[in-house]
Amino acid sequence: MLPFARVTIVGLGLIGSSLARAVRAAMPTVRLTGYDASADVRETVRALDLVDDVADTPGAAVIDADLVVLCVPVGAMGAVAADMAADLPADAVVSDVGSCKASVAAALRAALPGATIVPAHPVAGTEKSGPEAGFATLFRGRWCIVTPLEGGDPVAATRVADFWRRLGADVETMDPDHHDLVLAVTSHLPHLIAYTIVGTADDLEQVTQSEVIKFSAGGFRDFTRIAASDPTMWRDVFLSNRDAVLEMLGRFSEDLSQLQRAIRYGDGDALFDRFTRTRAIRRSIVDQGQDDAAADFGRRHD
Ligand SMILES: NC(=O)c1ccc[n+]([C@@H]2O[C@H](COP(=O)([O-])OP(=O)(O)OC[C@H]3O[C@@H](n4cnc5c(N)ncnc54)[C@H](O)[C@@H]3O)[C@@H](O)[C@H]2O)c1
Ligand SMILES: O=C(O)C(=O)C[C@]1(C(=O)O)C=C[C@@H](O)C=C1
Repeated sequence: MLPFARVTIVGLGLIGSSLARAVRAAMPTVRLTGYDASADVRETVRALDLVDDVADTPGAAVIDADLVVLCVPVGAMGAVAADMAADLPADAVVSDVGSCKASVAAALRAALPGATIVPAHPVAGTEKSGPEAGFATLFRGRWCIVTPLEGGDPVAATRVADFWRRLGADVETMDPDHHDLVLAVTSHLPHLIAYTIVGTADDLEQVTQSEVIKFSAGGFRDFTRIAASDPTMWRDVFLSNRDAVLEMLGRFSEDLSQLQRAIRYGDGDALFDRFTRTRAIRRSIVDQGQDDAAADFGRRHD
């Protein structure tokens, strides 16, 4: 039996539209409803025929849902939840796909007291935004981390996990704070570094825009892909996961200073040891089949 029969997706950008496509492909009998605050996005979703109904208000979108998945920037989760609160069926499960979990869980709890909430995070994406950028296979073979609330409904958490497995994801359950710490180093910090390095190169007077583009290859090119990620989404991620990101940034700065020192004093062994260690990490990721299929997809579509 399907875990949910009537699914509403609020926010129909990259992740929401990928979710719609993936549900259509994996669970074609599910009745899909979508809502987005942008009239342009709603129009595009209608034209692409991604859902059965496009609602014009959050309330109309959720009125007969048994699962509502919020796919808006993390800073908008609380407001969206408040907008739909009055029309949410008592037995509906509310979930989300936000990149940070503790702040989103708190916002949803405050906006929807008494609702069944199961936050989740599919660890899959690209640097692109909007409904045209989505694709049905985005979640296949990728992690989806479910972060159930303390005292939450375990049956609802199992149904949400089942839902993501049917879309091809591998599901892991985590405490929200632990999720935020892990993702701070594996996802949030790499984005901050990419935004920094591309900005630094752009700021350098002698490296003009045309030279950056002309000579960009390999490493720098990979950074520019990440640094092209959505400004609203990432502003919200850094504001929402502030403490964990600052903790990881502190550690990163210390490690960077060590490498700086090794370069200054010609300590080749320190550099060689560090690079050998990190090469082994890359190899183990590739061996586990966790290589970045989405990034490859992004590159193929550059
Ligand atoms: N992009 C990624 O790689 C990625 C991966 C995993 C999770 N996420 C998370 O998924 C969520 C969505 O990200 P995305 O990449 O799909 O962004 P996106 O910009 O492509 O789409 C977001 C959509 O939300 C809509 N929206 C914004 N505020 C709204 C509101 N108040 N009510 C209704 N709709 C509203 C926007 O109009 C837009 O269409 C974010 O929480 C993000 O952290 C993103
Ligand atoms: O591959 C990319 O473009 C991504 O940035 C995807 C990525 C990541 O850091 O891996 C970004 C944010 C998410 O919350 C999950 C996935």
